[in-house]
Amino acid sequence: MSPLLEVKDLMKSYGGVHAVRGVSFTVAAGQMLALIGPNGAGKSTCFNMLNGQIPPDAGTVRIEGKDIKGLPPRAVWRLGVGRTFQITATFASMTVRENVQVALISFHGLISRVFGFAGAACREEADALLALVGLTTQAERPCGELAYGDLKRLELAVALANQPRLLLMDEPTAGMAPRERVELMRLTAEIARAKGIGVLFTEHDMDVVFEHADEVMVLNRGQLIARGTPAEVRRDPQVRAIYLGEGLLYDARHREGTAA
Ligand SMILES: Nc1ncnc2c1ncn2[C@@H]1O[C@H](COP(=O)(O)OP(=O)(O)OP(=O)(O)O)[C@@H](O)[C@H]1O
Repeated sequence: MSPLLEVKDLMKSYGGVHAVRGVSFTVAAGQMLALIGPNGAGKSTCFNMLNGQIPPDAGTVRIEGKDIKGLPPRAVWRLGVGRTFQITATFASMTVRENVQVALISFHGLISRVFGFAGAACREEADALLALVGLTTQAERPCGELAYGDLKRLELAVALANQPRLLLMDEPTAGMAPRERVELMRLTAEIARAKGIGVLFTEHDMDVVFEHADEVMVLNRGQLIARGTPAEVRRDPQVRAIYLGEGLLYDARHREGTAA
């Protein structure tokens, strides 16, 4: 059986900058896989090639065996690749439920029939998604009033409306308080495992990575230098060298309760 996502020898340069150099990896259904690396390592460039936003110079991206070469982001989204961004993208003037309804209406191909019946369309389905992400009590509120953590939950519900097989999350916890981060990622992991969704996420917060990723990949200067369980990656000498002084080593000692 093909993996959910299979990336082979992906390359992208901007002028003389080799942003991504020969990156290959797979993501399995239900897996939480973190992609980490210092600023400028190539994480965003990788993500943008996975959902068809930018074409690779070379290499292939396959979703459940299907090559996405030449497909625009919308077609890749139709193949079941959802994405959440560092900055939440919701319609501030609409209610929480309406945001999810719009995503569902789009997914079900009902956009052309929206006018006149939007209030009822996909409402039960929207409520089921809101319950899943813990936003039932917020459903009637305008999005502009929501706390940031709740906006991120809403964004997750909107991404789930597309019934993604693979979810790309670009720094999902950026801008959130530490407790909210843990809660959002715990919720994401629960949903991913229950629904068999593969989740690939970038993240600068190492606590989030080590707590919630099944496996971690490390990108440095456009190349993957490590992949393994959080414990394996924490022990990797190359990774330790890259992250020296960025808190990784402290976190590892702290969690494992061992002396340096
Ligand atoms: N559109 C672009 N034009 C020119 N150079 C680019 C472009 N996008 C990215 N780069 C360069 O490619 C390299 C990789 O950038 P990328 O944004 O993918 O890294 P990143 O790991 O996501 O960084 P960060 O953690 O800071 O978001 C960097 O050197 C960056 O300056």
